[in-house]
Amino acid sequence: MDTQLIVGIVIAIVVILALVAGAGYALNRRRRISLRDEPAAGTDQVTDGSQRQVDRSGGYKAGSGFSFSQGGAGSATLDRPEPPTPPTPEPVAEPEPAAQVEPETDETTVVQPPAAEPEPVVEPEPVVEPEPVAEPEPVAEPAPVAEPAPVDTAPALDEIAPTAGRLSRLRGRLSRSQGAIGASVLGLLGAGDLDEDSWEEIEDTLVMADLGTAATSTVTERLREELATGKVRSAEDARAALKRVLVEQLHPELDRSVRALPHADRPAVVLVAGVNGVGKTTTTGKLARVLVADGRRVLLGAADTFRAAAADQLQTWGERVGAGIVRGKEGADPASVAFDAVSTGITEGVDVVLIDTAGRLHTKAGLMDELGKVKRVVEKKAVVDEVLLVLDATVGQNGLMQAKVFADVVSLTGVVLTKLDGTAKGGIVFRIQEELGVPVKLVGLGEGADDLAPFEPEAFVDALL
Ligand SMILES: Nc1nc2c(ncn2[C@@H]2O[C@H](COP(=O)(O)OP(=O)(O)OP(=O)(O)O)[C@@H](O)[C@H]2O)c(=O)[nH]1
Repeated sequence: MDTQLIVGIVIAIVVILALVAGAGYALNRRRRISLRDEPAAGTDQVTDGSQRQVDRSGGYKAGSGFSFSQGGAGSATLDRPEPPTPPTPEPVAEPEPAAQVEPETDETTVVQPPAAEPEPVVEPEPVVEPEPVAEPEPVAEPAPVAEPAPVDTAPALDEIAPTAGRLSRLRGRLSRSQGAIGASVLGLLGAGDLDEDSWEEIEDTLVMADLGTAATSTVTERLREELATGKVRSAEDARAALKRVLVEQLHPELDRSVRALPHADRPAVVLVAGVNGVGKTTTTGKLARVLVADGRRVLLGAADTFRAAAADQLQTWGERVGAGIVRGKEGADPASVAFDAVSTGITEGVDVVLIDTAGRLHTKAGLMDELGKVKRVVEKKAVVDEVLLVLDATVGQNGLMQAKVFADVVSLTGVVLTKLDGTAKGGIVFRIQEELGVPVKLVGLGEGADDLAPFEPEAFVDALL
């Protein structure tokens, strides 16, 4: 074989290989699920070089039943017209001296989400100088590579249930509370003229449903007014009057948006707190799913270093939706893990960092102080936009006591009420808002990954009646 022929064959093989590699890379890219928002016209870029969409929608996202907003710079307090109770006391803990709160960076690990793995940089094939080939022989075996094997081994991501209309879809889950408030009070109201015994019975029913004495008195008083107008003549009217009164009591004017939208130069930071077993980790995971479904890039911070399995549990939630996680060694300083999570979130240009804190007992003063420290340390890096207190609806009065202790340590901006599916005491929602002066923003209605719903007073009362 002469040299020219050999050179010709070599060039042909190189060209074919280059084409095959190019086609494989393109196919591989197409198979990846990208959680990063494509920069659209009119969106901003963060300054660290990574591209991120900065929300300019004013907080509302069409098509999602959840409402997200951007935290006000320098403030994480609620913007509410008239809190129903006196404001919660100022945090009493002294600010930590800076020397004690330096992050222990080597204590934490960043686990990237499967879909956010850095793209393999494919070196461009060396350009082969097109030598003049006299007679390019037809290549005998054109190396037919039909299907380049996908190199992406990322696990399949979960499909997330639609976020719109969740509370209505999950209304059946409130059936236990339905009987308690709806059936009996409506039965009495619909019976016509009410004597004092009937009014007492209504009060008892509301107290039993955990409305608390203050809300019960107001509701009964308002119902008496409604009936006194003489306009309540049918069961239908009675239902409408009860609905009006209950919705009023839930203060529909309160801002219930979750402050999870990014700022121009940093992610939103959401702290999730509560005693052990109330559903903090589960709620953090469920919230991550909603945010991912809404097109946000989420980073989880496993600041629950108290319970080893909590970080694993959170990591699993993250892997299922493609959210990264920053976790620490068991027993690591939770404040340090939280700090590292926020630093990583800023560097990576994510939209929101969700920090799951340890489920500490509210009676352990030292541990409660630790939560205050987590917030103060994080705030050296970025403002905490949202402090969500997770409360278990099934524990009733006890939950309220816990809530008050938390409110003394960190100023709460919202409540997540979990396990409403497992109680007949849905009335606790009224009481929490009344006594804490903080809106219930989200409710947990089951153990399923998508059983988290935004709290909407009208839909909630509808579900009760
Ligand atoms: N029925 C029901 N169960 C829930 C709900 N939310 C959470 N759970 C369950 O409550 C249990 C505790 O949840 P976790 O998320 O581990 O609670 P935690 O507060 O993080 O607990 P610690 O890490 O120990 O502090 C789990 O079995 C959850 O599935 C809910 O809305 N309804």
